[in-house]
Amino acid sequence: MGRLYNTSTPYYAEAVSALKSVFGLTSFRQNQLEAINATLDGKDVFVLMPTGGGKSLCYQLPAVCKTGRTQGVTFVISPLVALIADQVASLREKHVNVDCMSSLRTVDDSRDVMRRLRSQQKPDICYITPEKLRESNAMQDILAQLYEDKQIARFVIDEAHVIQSWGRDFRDAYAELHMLRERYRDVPIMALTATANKTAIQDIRTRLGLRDPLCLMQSFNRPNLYYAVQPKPSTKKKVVQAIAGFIKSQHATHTGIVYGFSKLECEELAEQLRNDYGLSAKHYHAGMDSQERSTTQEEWQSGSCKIIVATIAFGMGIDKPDVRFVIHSTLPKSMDGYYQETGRAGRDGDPADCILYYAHRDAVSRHQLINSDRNDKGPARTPEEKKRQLEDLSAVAQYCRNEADCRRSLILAHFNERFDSHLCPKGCDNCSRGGTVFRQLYTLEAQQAIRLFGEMAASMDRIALGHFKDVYAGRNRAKVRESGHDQLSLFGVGKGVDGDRIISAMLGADIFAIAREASASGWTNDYLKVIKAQSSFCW
Ligand SMILES: Nc1ncnc2c1ncn2[C@@H]1O[C@H](COP(=O)(O)OP(=O)(O)OP(=O)(O)O)[C@@H](O)[C@H]1O
Repeated sequence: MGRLYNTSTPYYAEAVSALKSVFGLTSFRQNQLEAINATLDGKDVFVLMPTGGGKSLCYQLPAVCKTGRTQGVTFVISPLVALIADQVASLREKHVNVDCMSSLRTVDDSRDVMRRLRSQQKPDICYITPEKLRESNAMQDILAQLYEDKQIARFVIDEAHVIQSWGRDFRDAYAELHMLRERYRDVPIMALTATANKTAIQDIRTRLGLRDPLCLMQSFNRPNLYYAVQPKPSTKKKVVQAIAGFIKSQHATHTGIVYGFSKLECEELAEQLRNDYGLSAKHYHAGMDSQERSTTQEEWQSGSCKIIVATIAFGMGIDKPDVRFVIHSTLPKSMDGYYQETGRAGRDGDPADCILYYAHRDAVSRHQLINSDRNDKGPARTPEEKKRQLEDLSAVAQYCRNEADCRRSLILAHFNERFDSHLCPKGCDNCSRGGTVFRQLYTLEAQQAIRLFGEMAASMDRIALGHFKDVYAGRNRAKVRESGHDQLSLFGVGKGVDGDRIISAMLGADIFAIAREASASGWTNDYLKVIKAQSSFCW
C-alpha cells in the first residue's frame, strides 16, 4: 500500500482531522497512517515499531474515528496497570472518552465501567489487562452482547510479544488471547510490539489467529544511540568506581538507568553511588511494594532522582524522553532484552550512551543458573526453556566478546535487518576504534590447547581453569611442578599468544565449558571440560 493510496482512502480526511484536533500533531510518522487506514478498513494489522516509534497513535486515533467499517468500542489489551493508568490519564487530557478495567480499579469503579459499556454512552476506548479479560464473567457477557450488537470496533493487543511462551515477559493470560478470534470472528485485531524477530512474528501471528494481516515493520536502527561494551572490573568496588566515573565524567547532570542483575545488587549499587560518589541514585525492583515502586518511578520521571538502578522489572511502558545513558552492570538476558532496555535511552532523538560491562565470569554464572533448577520466576525451567535461555545467553555473550564488528549491525542482525556499518561512523566502540580489523586464525593454538587438556587429563581427574591456564602459558608455579605438568610435551605451548583470550573464546564457542563446584568450605572452583572439537577457529 503506497503513501499516495493511503491519502486517498475514505478514512484519510477524518484521520488527519483527528490527528490535529484530538492529538495536537501535525503529521504521521512512518507506518502510522498505513496502520490506521488498514484497521479502519476492517483488516488485521501487525505493527512492529521500535520503542518510542509511536505505536499508541496507531490504535488511539482510529478509536476516535467514526468512518471505519467497524463501529463501537476499541478494546486495548495491555499488560501493565501502570502503563494503562498513564495512557488513560493522557487520553483524558485530550478529552477522549476512555475507560479501563484493571486490578487498580475498585469494585465500584469496575461496575461503573461495565454499566457504561452496556449503555448508549459507551467509551471509544476501553483498556483492560488480559487477566481481567479472562477472569471476569461479567466482562465476557458484555463482550458477547457488544459483539452481537456489532459494537466492538477492534481488539488491540499491545506489547504482543508477551504472548510468546518462552518470552521473558510471558504471562499465561496473554496465551489465552487466541479466544478473541475464536469467539469474535469478525472483529479486526491489531497486534503491536517493539520486539520480535522473524520466528517471534510468525508465532504471534499464529497464536492470535491473525487473518492475512497487513504487516508493518520498519528499521530498528536507533541512530542517536552509542553502543559500547567495556571489560568489567574484577571486584564489586571497582565496578561501582567505573560506573560512577563514567556518569560523573560524561553525564554529571543527566538522567539515566543502570540495569543490575539481582535485587540485592541493585540496592547495593544505588547505595554506593549515593553514599560514596554523591550521585542521585535510587534502586527499583519487583521486591519493593507497589507504592514504593511508583514513588521511585515518579521521582525519576520528574527529575528529582537522576539515576535509577533497576532490575529488568523497570522498563515496559517507560516514556521518559531525555534518558541520556543506559548502563548494564552485567550482561543482559537476551539480545531482545538488550535492545528493549537500551531503547529507553534517547527517545527525544538526542545522543545517548548505552554501555555494557562484560566479564566472562558473569556468563559462566548465568550459564550455571539456567542449568540449575532454580528459577526466579517460579516453577523450574522446562528443557525447552533452558535451551532457549542458553541460546539467548550465548548470543549476548558473543555480542559482548566481539571487538571487531559494528555493534549496530550486530544488534540489527538479530532482528534480521541488514545494516551497512559505514553508516555507523563512531556510533559504537568498535566503529570508533577505526583502523583495519585483522582476523587471525587460531585453529592451531586451539587444537594444541585441546591436546594439552588431553595430556593433563591422563593424570588428573578434574582440571581447574587457573591451573590449565598456567600450564598452557608455561608458568613455573609450585602447583604446576607438583602435578608434574611442567614435564608434559605441550607444557607452555601457548606461551607466545594471549592464552586468556584464546581460552575465553573457546569457552564462548562451546569448545570448552566450565563446571563450577562448591567445596566443603563453601568456596567455588571452576573446572574445565572439553565439549567439542572445532575444525577452524578465529576471531
Ligand atoms: N505522529 C507523531 N508526531 C509527533 N510525535 C508523535 C507522533 N506519534 C507519536 N508521537 C510521540 O512519540 C512518543 C512515543 O510514542 P508512543 O508512546 O506511542 O511510543 P511506543 O511506540 O508506544 O513506545 P513503547 O514501545 O516504548 O511503548 C510519544 O511522546 C508520542 O506523543
